[in-house]
Amino acid sequence: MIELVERQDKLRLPGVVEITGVSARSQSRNRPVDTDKYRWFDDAATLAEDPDVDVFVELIGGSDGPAKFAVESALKAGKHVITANKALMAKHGMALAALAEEKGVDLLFEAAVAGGIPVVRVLRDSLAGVEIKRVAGILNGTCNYLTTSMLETGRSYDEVLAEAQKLGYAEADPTLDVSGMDAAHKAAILSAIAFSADLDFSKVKVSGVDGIDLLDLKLADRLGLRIKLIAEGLLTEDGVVCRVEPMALSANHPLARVNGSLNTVRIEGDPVGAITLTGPGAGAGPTASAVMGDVAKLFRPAIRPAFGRAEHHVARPFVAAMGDETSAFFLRVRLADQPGALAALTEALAAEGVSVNQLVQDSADDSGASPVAIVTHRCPRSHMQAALTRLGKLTMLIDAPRLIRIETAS
Ligand SMILES: NC(=O)C1=CN([C@@H]2O[C@H](COP(=O)(O)OP(=O)(O)OC[C@H]3O[C@@H](n4cnc5c(N)ncnc54)[C@H](OP(=O)(O)O)[C@@H]3O)[C@@H](O)[C@H]2O)C=CC1
Ligand SMILES: N[C@@H](CCO)C(=O)O
Repeated sequence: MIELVERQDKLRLPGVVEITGVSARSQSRNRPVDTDKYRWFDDAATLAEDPDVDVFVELIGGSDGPAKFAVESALKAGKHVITANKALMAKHGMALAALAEEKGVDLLFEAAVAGGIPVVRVLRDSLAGVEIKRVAGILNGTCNYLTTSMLETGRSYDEVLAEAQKLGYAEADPTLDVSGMDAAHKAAILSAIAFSADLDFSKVKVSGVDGIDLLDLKLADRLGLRIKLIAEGLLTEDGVVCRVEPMALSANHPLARVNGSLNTVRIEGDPVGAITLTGPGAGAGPTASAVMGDVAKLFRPAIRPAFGRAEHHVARPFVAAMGDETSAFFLRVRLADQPGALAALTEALAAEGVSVNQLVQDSADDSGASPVAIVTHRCPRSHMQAALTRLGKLTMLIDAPRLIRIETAS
C-alpha cells in the first residue's frame, strides 16, 4: 500500500494522497518499504485519532483486539476507514457500519473479499439495480493454491501450505484459511451486501480442507473431479443461507479451471443473469490494489470527470497499435493440388525466416484446391508479412491466405 502511494504519479487517483503516519507492532522490523520517513505511532488508535488524519487504513487483522479498537477509534473521531479485515467485518461489520453512518463517514472494505477482484464495489454499486439470487465461488486463495498445487506438483499438504504462507497468501493464523473460516467471513460479507441481510455469522455453515491429502486429490482426479473449497450465499424463501464446504467439481466445470491463488465470484440475479469475476485472491499486490481503489472512492465530489482524468495525471498519447510484434501465427492457404505445391509454400516461409511448428493438409476438394493450415514458431510480424508477399507470387496459391496471430495463455 505504501509502495503504491509512493508511485501514485503512475496511478489514476482523483487527487493526491499523503501518508500522515504509520503504525505496526515493531518499528525496527525490516520492511520492503522504508517507513522511517513517516511519523511513527506506537499505538494504532492514536494514529487513527490524529487530527491530521482524514482516512485510517487498517491492515492489522483479527476480529477483535487492536484492529477493532483502532477502527472504532477512527470512526468515533469522524475519520473514514478502509479495512482489509474480513474477520472484523464478518463479526462486527453491522455495528461498525452503524457507527460510520452515525458519524457520517465511509467504511470501505474492498480488500476484505476476494483480494484484487473489485466485487464489493460491483455488488454494492454497479449491481444495485439487480435482484441478486445467489453469490458463489472460490473465496480463499490459500485453499485454492493448496488443492491446485498439491495435485500439480505431488507435494504434501504441509509443504504447500508452508509455501502459501511464504508467498503471503495465508492469514497470520493459517487455520483460518484451511478451516474454511476465512472464506466464510467473505461469503457472509458478500451475502449481507447482496441480499441486504443482517449479517449473522453464527448461522454460516463452515467446513474446510484442513488435512486434505494428496491421495484424495489424486483419486478424485482419476474420476475426472477437482476438489475445491466453494463458498455460497443463497436467497431462499426463509432468508439467506450461507455456507462454505469442499466440493468435488467435474473437471470441465468453470470453477474447476480457476486454479492457484485465483478467486472467482459468480453473481446471479434478475434481470442481468450471471456475471463472473475472476482474479488474484490473495497476496500483497492484489490487497494493496483493492485498498487503493477504496482510497480513490473517498475523493470528493461524487461527480467525477467522465473518463476519470484529473489534472495531476500523467497524460499519455495513443500510439499506433500494430508494431512489429513477435508472435506465433496461424496461416491458412489453399493450394492447387499439384506436385511441389507444399514444398513451395514452406520454402517461401523459410526464405523469410518463418519456421513451421505444425502443419495439416486436407485432401483436395472438387475444384482441386487443397487446404493447408500451419502454426508457425514465434517470429516478427514483418517476417510473416514478407513471407505472405512471397506466397502471393506463387502460381499454385488459389486465393488470399488467412493470417491470424496466436494468443498464448500467460
Ligand atoms: N495476506 C493477504 O493476502 C490478505 C490479507 N487481508 C487482510 O489484511 C490484514 C493483514 O493481513 P496480513 O498483511 O496478511 O497480516 P500480517 O500479519 O502479515 O500483517 C499485519 C500487520 O499489522 C501489524 N500489527 C500487528 N499488530 C498490530 C498492532 N497492535 N498495532 C499496529 N500494527 C499491528 C503488523 O506489524 P509488524 O509488521 O510489526 O508485525 C503487520 O505489519 C488481515 O485482516 C487480513 O485478513 C486481506 C486480503 C488479502
Ligand atoms: N488468506 C486469504 C487472504 C485474502 O483474503 C486467502 O488466502 O484468500
